[in-house]
Amino acid sequence: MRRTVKDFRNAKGQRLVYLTAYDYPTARLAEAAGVDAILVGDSLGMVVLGYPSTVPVTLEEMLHHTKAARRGAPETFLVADLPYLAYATLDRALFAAERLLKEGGADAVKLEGGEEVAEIVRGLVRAGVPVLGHVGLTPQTASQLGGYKLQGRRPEEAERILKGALALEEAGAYGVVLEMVPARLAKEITERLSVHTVGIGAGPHTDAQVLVFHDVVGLYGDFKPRFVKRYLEAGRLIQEALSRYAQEVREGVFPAEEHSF
Ligand SMILES: Nc1nc(=O)c2c([nH]1)NC[C@@H]1CN(c3ccc(C(=O)N[C@@H](CCC(=O)O)C(=O)O)cc3)CN21
Ligand SMILES: CC(C)C(=O)C(=O)O
Ligand SMILES: [Mg+2]
Repeated sequence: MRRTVKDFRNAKGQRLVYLTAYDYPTARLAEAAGVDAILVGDSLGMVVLGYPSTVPVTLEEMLHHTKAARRGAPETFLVADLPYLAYATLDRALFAAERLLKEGGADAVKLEGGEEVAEIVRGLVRAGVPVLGHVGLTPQTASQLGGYKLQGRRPEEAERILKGALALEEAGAYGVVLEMVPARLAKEITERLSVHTVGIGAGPHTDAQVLVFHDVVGLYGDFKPRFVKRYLEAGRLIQEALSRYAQEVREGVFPAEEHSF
């Protein structure tokens, strides 16, 4: 049975596993591996569409990938990112959430920001949309944060992130992603919140963890920031396999008799 947002609302202290998946085969693998939740992150813009950031990602692109991931993982709780500027007003946020939940089959949406988006979160939640918050490094507005850098090192910055997380909880978010913040700050926020925290580059004290699938298996070039652990060198393995395929075709080794009719 697919988990519901109620299970996640009550997930404080559980070590839940979130993993991104943007397509049918990956979502199938994630579900078979028993991850607790799939995130169709707007990181898909960088990882599978080749954009330089998550900024260009459209709602149509999010929908396309959300539908595919849902078909691959019908039994797994699925969160879809609202893309940049799709929640600039409550009307727009409701429109985007409606499409991702009804057409995409998502169980919840995620959006970036703290106090400045709390009223949007409140409006979504009031309308019945489960919302996951996201503070710390917020990639959609990374240019305003000086790039993809650790956030919350300075005390006043840490205070702003903590306040943001508390505002999201108060507005009804069922959980909050903490991205690229010091482990001590993530620990404090996790202790202060009654909803679960989901860490990425946030140390070991968050309730849950999330990583990008392609980072976990080594499929996004050489990208390996400190917070990533690679469990597989899939990029290398695939490239070697493709080289052998090309070589065998060129040498007339493949197809062989066993592949022929
Ligand atoms: N493949 C992928 N994985 C991600 O985790 C991810 C994306 N794409 N795209 C959207 C955002 C961007 N993210 C990023 C991108 C780069 C760094 C990075 O370069 N970090 C370095 C430097 C840290 C610093 O200078 O403070 C690191 O070692 O963590 C971190 C997060 C996280 N998200
Ligand atoms: C990195 C996670 C939290 C995300 O927002 C994404 O994959 O887009
Ligand atoms: Mg995202």
